[in-house]
Amino acid sequence: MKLNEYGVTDTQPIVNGLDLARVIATSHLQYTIVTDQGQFQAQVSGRLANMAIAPEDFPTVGDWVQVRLPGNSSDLAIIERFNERQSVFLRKAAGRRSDAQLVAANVDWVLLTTALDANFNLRRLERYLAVAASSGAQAAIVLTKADKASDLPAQLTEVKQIVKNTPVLVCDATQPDGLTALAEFMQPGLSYAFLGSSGVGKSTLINHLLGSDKIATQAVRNSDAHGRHTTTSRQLIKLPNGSLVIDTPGMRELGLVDADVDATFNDIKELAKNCRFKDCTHQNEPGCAVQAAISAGTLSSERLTSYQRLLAEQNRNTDLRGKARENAKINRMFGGKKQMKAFRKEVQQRKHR
Ligand SMILES: Nc1nc2c(ncn2[C@@H]2O[C@H](COP(=O)(O)OP(=O)(O)OP(=O)(O)O)[C@@H](O)[C@H]2O)c(=O)[nH]1
Ligand SMILES: [Zn+2]
Repeated sequence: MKLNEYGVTDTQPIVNGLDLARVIATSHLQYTIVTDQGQFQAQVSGRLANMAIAPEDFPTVGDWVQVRLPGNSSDLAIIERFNERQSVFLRKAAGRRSDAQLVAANVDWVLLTTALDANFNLRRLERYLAVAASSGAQAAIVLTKADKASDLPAQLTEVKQIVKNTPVLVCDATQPDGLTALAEFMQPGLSYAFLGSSGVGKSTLINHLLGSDKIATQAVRNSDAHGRHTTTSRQLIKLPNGSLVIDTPGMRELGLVDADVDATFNDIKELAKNCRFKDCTHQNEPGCAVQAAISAGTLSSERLTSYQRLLAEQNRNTDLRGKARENAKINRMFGGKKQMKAFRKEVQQRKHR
C-alpha cells in the first residue's frame, strides 16, 4: 500500500519517530488511517484530547495526521499531531445544540450537485457556493439528470450567470457516456466531495465512477486493539482512475455554519457601493442602487432575497458557533460560568488587598 495513493502527499515536516497518515474513516472517537505501512485503527493521544475544546480540534476524514504506529499490528495507532488543513467543512450539529460538527477536511474540489429535473433550484446553488467559498476547497457545479431537464440550454445560461467562472459539468446517468465530462474532470490524487440534497443522484454518480470496484463503498472490517471486529463504513473512497471521493454522511446536509455569502454575491456588493446610504438595506431607501438594478432588470429580485436570507442565516450561525466555543472553554477551565465569575471576583479582591 502506498500512502500517496490516498492524496497528494503533504509536505509539512514530520516529527522524528512519527509516521504520516491520512484519516479515511471515523466512527465515534476511533479512526481508520492509512500510512505507508498499511491500514490501522487509531485513537488520539491523551495530549491532543486534553487540548481539544471543540469538534474541529479532533481529526476528521481527509485529515493528514502524524501517528505513532503500534509494535503489534492488532494494537491501536496513536494520533499525535495534526497537519494544517487546506479546507474544512462544518455543519450545525443536530438537535438544539448550537455547536458545529466537523464533516471533512482537505477536500480539493467540492462538487456542488443539483438535478436538472423539477427540483432544479438556483437558490440552493447559491447556498452551496457560499459554503464552498469559505471552505478553502475549489468548487465545480455538477448538474445531474440531464435526461429530465426541462430546457437544458436555458438552465445552463441561468447557472452560468450565477456561478461566473466555476466549471459546470452536465451528467446523465442513463446514457453510457453520460458521465464522461465528470470522469475526465476528476484527477488522480485529488480529493473530491459531492455536496447536494438527497435524491440528486450522488450515490448513482459515485457508483458509476467506481464501475466494477463498487465493493469499495461497502463496509470495511477492522480488528481493534482487543481483537474485536469493528465495522466502519469507508468514507474516503479510491476511484479506479486514482481520484478520491470523500463521502461522509454529514457532507450531504451542510448548513451555513461556515459560509462566505458576500463572496458568492459580489455583484450585489458592487452595486451596493453606489447606494446613497452606507448602511442601505436595499428595501425602500431612496437612492438604492440595488433596487435600481432590479427595476432595470439587470438583477433579479429573487437573487436579492436569496442573498439577504443567506446573510441572516450566516450571521446567526457565526454567532452561535463563537458562543459555543466560548462556553466549551469556560467549562473546561472553570467548570462553568458561575465558577468563572467567582474566580474573577476572587482575583479582583486579591488585587485590592
Ligand atoms: N433520470 C435519471 N435518474 C437518475 C439519474 N441519476 C440518478 N437518478 C435516480 O435518482 C434517484 C436518486 O439517486 P441517488 O444516487 O440515490 O441520489 P443521492 O443524491 O445519492 O441521494 P441520497 O443518498 O439520499 O443523498 C435514483 O432513483 C436514481 O436512479 C439520471 O441521470 N437520470
Ligand atoms: Zn441599497
